[in-house]
Amino acid sequence: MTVTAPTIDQNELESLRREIDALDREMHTLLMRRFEVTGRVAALKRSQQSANNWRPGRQAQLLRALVSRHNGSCPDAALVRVWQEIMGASLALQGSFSVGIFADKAGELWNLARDHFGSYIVMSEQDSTEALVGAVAAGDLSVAVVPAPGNGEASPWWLAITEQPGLRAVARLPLFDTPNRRDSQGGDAFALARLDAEETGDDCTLLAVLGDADEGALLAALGGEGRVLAAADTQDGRWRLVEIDRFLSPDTSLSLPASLHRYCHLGCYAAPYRG
Ligand SMILES: C=C(O[C@@H]1C=C(C(=O)O)C=C[C@H]1O)C(=O)O
Repeated sequence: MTVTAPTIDQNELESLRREIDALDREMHTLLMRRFEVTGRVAALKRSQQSANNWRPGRQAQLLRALVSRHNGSCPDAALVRVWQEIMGASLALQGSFSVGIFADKAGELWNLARDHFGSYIVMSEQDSTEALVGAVAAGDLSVAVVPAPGNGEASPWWLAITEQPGLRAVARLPLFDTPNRRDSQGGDAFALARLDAEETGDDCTLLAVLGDADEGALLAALGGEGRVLAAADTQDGRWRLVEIDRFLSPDTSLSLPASLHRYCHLGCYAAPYRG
């Protein structure tokens, strides 16, 4: 028995394709207009001599707004990816912008950075987080993408940035997770830059805290929901890296119990999208 494929209405197909072509032209016209406007933003910023034009908080707000008004069958991940490309290219056109990425074995951080900044940004790899921190502090890189820390690292980047005033964690990647990540179990990263904290309405704060208090007492002293991401024993004692689930301005002064001797504010950033 021969099976014949159902016939489709060729005329209707042609007409739908013409509709798509017309929509593409409209979308393209809007895209060119958007770049014309970001070009004007760039011209304004040039007169301000800003060293780093990236606004990670504004980008996160823009993406959240898009996702929350989104409807229909285009997947959120595809929508976000398109806008990340657009915003990355706008940023690249605003002046020199370069991202240095820690070279992990699987290349996962490179993928995270490219998803976040788009394919037009200048990216390079280095196999030392120390070198990356030094390069951003010296202004040789705009951003360093470093791995989410683990315990017992020889020279953790989060302790290195306690010595670098002005250098902060400004984004956590991925901001929006994508379904086809190579390693969905790990591979989270932080973006470090010399930028001021921007409040977005749903933020996290990263603190390094010195002292022996147990984890529960430590989190309670910081007055909120949070988690210890890593610990490191140094000559000064035990440092813990804590992420708390709210925006804590770098100017806030926390009063900590005696078991905690010192803390450093390491940055605020948009909370990864929780869906
Ligand atoms: C255009 C700007 O600069 C960058 C590009 C953005 C965009 O294309 O929407 C948003 C934030 C910035 O990272 C801006 O400052 O608004």
